[in-house]
This record gives sequence, C-alpha cells and structure tokens, in this order.
Amino acid sequence: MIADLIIKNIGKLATCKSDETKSKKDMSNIEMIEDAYISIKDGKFISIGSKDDYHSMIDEKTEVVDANGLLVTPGLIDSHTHLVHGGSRENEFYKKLLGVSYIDILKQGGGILSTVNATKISTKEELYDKAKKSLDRMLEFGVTTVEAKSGYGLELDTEIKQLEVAKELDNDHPIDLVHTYLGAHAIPLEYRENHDEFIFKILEDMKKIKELDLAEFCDVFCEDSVFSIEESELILKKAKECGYKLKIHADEIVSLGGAELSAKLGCISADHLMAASEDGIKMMAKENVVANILPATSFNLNKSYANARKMIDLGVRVAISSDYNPGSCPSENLQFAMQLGCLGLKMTPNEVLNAVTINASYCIDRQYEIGSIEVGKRADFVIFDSPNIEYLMYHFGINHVDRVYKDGKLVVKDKRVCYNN
Ligand SMILES: N=CN[C@@H](CCC(=O)O)C(=O)O
Ligand SMILES: [Zn+2]
Repeated sequence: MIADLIIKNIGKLATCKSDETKSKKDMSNIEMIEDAYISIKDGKFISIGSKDDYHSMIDEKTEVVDANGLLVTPGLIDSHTHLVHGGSRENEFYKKLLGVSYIDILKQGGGILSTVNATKISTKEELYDKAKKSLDRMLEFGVTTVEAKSGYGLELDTEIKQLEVAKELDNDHPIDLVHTYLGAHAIPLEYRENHDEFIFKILEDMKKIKELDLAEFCDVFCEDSVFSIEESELILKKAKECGYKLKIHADEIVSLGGAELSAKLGCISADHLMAASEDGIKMMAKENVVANILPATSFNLNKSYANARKMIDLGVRVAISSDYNPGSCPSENLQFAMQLGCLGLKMTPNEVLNAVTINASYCIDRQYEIGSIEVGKRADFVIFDSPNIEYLMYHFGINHVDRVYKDGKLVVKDKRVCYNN
C-alpha cells in the first residue's frame, strides 16, 4: 500500500501497544523500536517497522519526514479536564496561601460556585474563545484527545451552553473531545438545606442532555460537604439508566468510600483517589475501574499524592490527567502532571507514559482507536525533542514537544500550533 506520510529515522519509537492484561498488570513495559519508521494513510497507521523498510510504500505523492533520531510516542490523552468555564480564580489564591481549605472556600460561596457565576454571565463566544486558547496550549504540549466536563452551570441552560461549546470545539479544533455531564459538581447555596430538590433537578436535566446527545459520560463530585455516597449512587444509577457511561470524583479529600462505589456501579474510571482506602482499591482492581490520578492537583492544593504504587501493585490500571480547571489546578500542562507522576506518585517514566496514552484511552473508552501506535489506529503522535522517555520526566518544567501530528496531519511545529481552520 502506498503511504501518504512516512516518518523515518525515529531514534526511539515508544508504541505503548498493550493487550488488556498487560496494561493492567505490567505498566512498566513499553514496546520500544529503535531506528524506526511509521507510515500513515488516510489518517491511520498502516505500518510500523525499523530501518528503511518503507521504500515499497513510497510514490511521488508520499511525504517523507525525517525525525532526526528523536523520540516518538502516541498523542497524549488528557482524560480529566474542566475545559469550558468562565473567568479565573486568582482572587482566591492568597486565601489559599494563608491556608484556607478548598472546601471552606466552596462553603463560603467561592470556589466552584464563583466559577458558576462567571460561566453563567459569559457568552458562548467568550467561553469558546477561552477554551480554544486552552486547547491550543494542550496541543502544543502534545495532547491530541481531551475529556471535557460541564459542571459550572448547575442549571440546565448553562450546562447546555458549556456542552455545546465543547461540541463546537470538537468540530473546529484538531483535538478530539470526549464530553461529560457533571451537573452534580456542587450544591448551589439556595439548595444547601434541600439537597433532594437539587438532585431531582439534576435527574431531570440529565435526561434532556442525553436526548440532545451532548454528553457520553456522567460524573459526580462525591465528597464530604458536596455529594454523599448515597446521593452519588442515586445520581449515577439514574445516569446509567439514561445510557451514560460513568465516572466519579472519588475520595479526593476525605476517605468516603468513593472508590468502593465506583466498583459497585461499574464506573469506567474513578478520579483523584488521594484518600482511597485499600479495600476500595482492591474492589476497583476486581471490577476493572481505571484509577485516574491527578497529581498536579495534589501539587497545587498542597495535599498528599494518591497511592499509585499500591494501585499498580494491586493490579489497577492507572491513568494520569491534568485536571485542568480554574480552581484546584489552573494549568493545561499535561507534561508537568507526567513529571509529578514520577516525582510525586513515584511511578517510573515507562509507567507514566502508559498512564497518559494507552491507559488514558481506557478512561474514555477509546482503547480501540487511540492510545498506542498500532496498525489501524488513528495516526495521533508526538515527536519529542528528547532522546528517551526518562529525559521527558527528568528535565521538568519545560515543553519537550518538537512536532505533533493529529490524524496524520501536522498540527504543531516549532512548539506552536500550525493547523488551519
Ligand atoms: N474537585 C472537584 N472538581 C474539580 C475542581 C473544580 C474547581 O475547583 O473549579 C477537580 O476535579 O479538582
Ligand atoms: Zn475534576
């Protein structure tokens, strides 16, 4: 078959190819091909090999690009973000530095609730422009797929506004978006004494959002002073009946039993897990719930890191994401989260790369399309200005990207987006 594009002279090709068992039990392995090439047709990988075995796939139309001996990996996947929102929260930064807790700021009507106000008064255009800027940044860091949650409306119209903006960006921007309804992200002040009434509204809204086909996943912020275990269970059970796949913000601050609940309900992922119990982790392993860990949030909130070593030892599939949001993690930089994967979570560089590629693809139920460099998968990949995987994590705080390709098209060059839209 004649290729549209060949990338030759790849110093190290980390395919992150993995069967189901391997990605759970053996995250430290990465298939590495030295002196490699990849060939692409119609936006998909058609062959992967070494040296210059690609000559039979070239004609005068084939573009041949020299990777100059650099490292190539699958496109990175950011599987937990709060991408679309209004405003920013630097006004709370000093309070935070003085030691006021994340939940106390929320109880005072700040935190998520202040972003809810900012999102309500933002026009769709404003939300679109702001989120597009963030997506460009993510792409420049090597991210080619992003999960994006709603949750800054807490009423139907604004939740729809957020999800519609994410849909438009999915159409217009090279990054692919996966959409999550997070109507249960906080309790508005007027419902503080009447959770049931608010939950009733969420159950109505989730049906309408499903009818409009605006979200594939449903998520809940299950936390002390936010949604209890019982409330989260009710919301997620109803969401499943409506046809959503499930996610849960679990055991972020208090060990409530969110990990256990994720296993009981068959969630695709449970996210945060800084305070998850050992029993909960064991149950997640048994039910194949992906542990989606957000180490840049631990860093920014000055909290402990999730026990990733225990999760890996107990056979849980671990993913890492940025958690980009205006409060607990105002940074789009997934490479920084990867570096914290080593420095904070004590994961090895190989484990971290698997966590943001193949394992992250499981988090968003895209494991058969993306997450590894394999024949038939979408040609999303990154050329890193790096000789090996270790260097990506060791030399922290900078952007290592040289070029990014999405569906076989060059979208970042010289560290800057270069797509046309
Ligand atoms: N913890 C709950 N939700 C977000 C934070 C949202 C915000 O603070 O605006 C998170 O995943 O960290
Ligand atoms: Zn979150």
